[in-house]
Amino acid sequence: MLLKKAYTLVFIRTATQILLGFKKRGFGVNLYNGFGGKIEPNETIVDAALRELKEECCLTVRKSDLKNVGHLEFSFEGEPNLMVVSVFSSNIYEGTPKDTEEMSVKWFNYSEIPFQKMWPDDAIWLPLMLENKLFYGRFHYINNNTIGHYKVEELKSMEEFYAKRNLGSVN
Ligand SMILES: Nc1[nH]c(=O)nc2c1ncn2[C@H]1C[C@H](O)[C@@H](COP(=O)(O)OP(=O)(O)OP(=O)(O)O)O1
Repeated sequence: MLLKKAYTLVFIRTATQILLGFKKRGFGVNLYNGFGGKIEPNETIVDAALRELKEECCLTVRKSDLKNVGHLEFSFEGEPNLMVVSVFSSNIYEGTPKDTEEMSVKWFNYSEIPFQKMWPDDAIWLPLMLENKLFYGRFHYINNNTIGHYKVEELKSMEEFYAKRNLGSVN
């Protein structure tokens, strides 16, 4: 039985571009990713997503503008943890993205997303998000650079997916 640990991951997008942060420290260092982190005790998943977004790139998004678009699970060979990541996207935000202690921010055209400098799983599920599809992904890593096995599914509805798995909603 794997021990579940919950995380958030938020992507800010326009019709043609996505904002990514280059992680300067900690888990996923030297990789581009969306903004997110661990969910603190007594915090909803959405509250955690909005807090991490603000902390990591100084942007504010209203709860009603944050859309839950995916659910990812990661395990690592020889480790007892299952990393469970709620993925969100928004195209409405307030503020100007700024570099922080944790991230250097940069906009990328959809055709120029730096997959070679991202987690290897991103190349598999992120294109679904760019097509405005909902998704579930499960990845088992043999080491930090190598996926052993995985599965990715397109979902009809996040609510239906959570209900089927007896998981609560993200709010
Ligand atoms: N394989 C993977 N692919 C991906 O796209 N994102 C991943 C991933 N594995 C983890 N993530 C994301 C989830 C989350 O947004 C982030 C990891 O969160 P962190 O460890 O940075 O959490 P915190 O910011 O709370 O950490 P600290 O404040 O440094 O303790 O990386």
